Amino acid sequence: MPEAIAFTQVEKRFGKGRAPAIADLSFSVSAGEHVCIVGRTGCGKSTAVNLILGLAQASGGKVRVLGVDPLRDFNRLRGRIGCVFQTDRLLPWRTALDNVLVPLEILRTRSPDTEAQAVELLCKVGLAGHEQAYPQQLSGGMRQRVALARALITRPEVMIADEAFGALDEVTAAALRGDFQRIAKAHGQTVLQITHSLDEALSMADRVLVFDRPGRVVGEFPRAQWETPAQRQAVRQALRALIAGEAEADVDAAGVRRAA
Ligand SMILES: Nc1ncnc2c1ncn2[C@@H]1O[C@H](COP(=O)(O)OP(=O)(O)OP(=O)(O)O)[C@@H](O)[C@H]1O
Repeated sequence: MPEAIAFTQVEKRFGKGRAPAIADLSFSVSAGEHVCIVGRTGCGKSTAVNLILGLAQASGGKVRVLGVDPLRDFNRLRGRIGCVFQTDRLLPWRTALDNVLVPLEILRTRSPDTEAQAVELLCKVGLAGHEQAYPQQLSGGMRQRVALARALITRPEVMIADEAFGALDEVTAAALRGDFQRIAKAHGQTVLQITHSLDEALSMADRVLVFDRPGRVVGEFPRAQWETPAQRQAVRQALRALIAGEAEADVDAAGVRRAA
């Protein structure tokens, strides 16, 4: 499968002489794959997202998204990457429908046809009848659904979810995770998701990557490793150990923790 996202020995420093936020980061995400990244605070997850979005420049190494450099070839990726963050980032003075239409206005592709698609998308994310509501009239979960529809409106090939369900109560988060996954699969999208929830990662990902400071991969777990409840428990423990920064040597090459 072709790689939708590829990091090769990437380094990122915020200023000369400062410790790197990302040291030597190499990983890839295949087209159509759903990868979750977990890792303790400050290990460079959001910095990696900014590099993917072309919002920051790597200090070394190579970042490729859909085969191009996201910073140098920013225009070639317009509308091809959708993002959902922990906060909805909706414009409070615009209705739900008009918020969904923002990316189309930036791309200058707003038309009666695309407006009809926005209405359809709001329906798909469970907001039929709320098109004319303003953000302050909607619950947190509903606002995050608007943000999801806004991310999907350009039919992006890649979806980035950076703690997208982290601020919601568990029932709302579970419903939204289900819708997010269903829509991403139906659209054949590549998903890169950052989460602090191991259950979320294990329930949604095809593969889980563990980052540690400074920005590098210290564990990798394909779904085939957590098919049975016992395997899931073992992988969960291995993930917790890696995130807690316990010796990498305690976790074997398959990502499974060795008995002490
Ligand atoms: N704009 C910036 N200027 C200077 N340092 C930064 C900047 N952005 C991030 N950093 C530093 O880079 C490191 C990685 O930060 P980053 O936000 O990528 O981590 P994270 O894994 O996303 O953390 P969290 O899980 O808490 O969101 C941290 O030490 C942070 O202080």
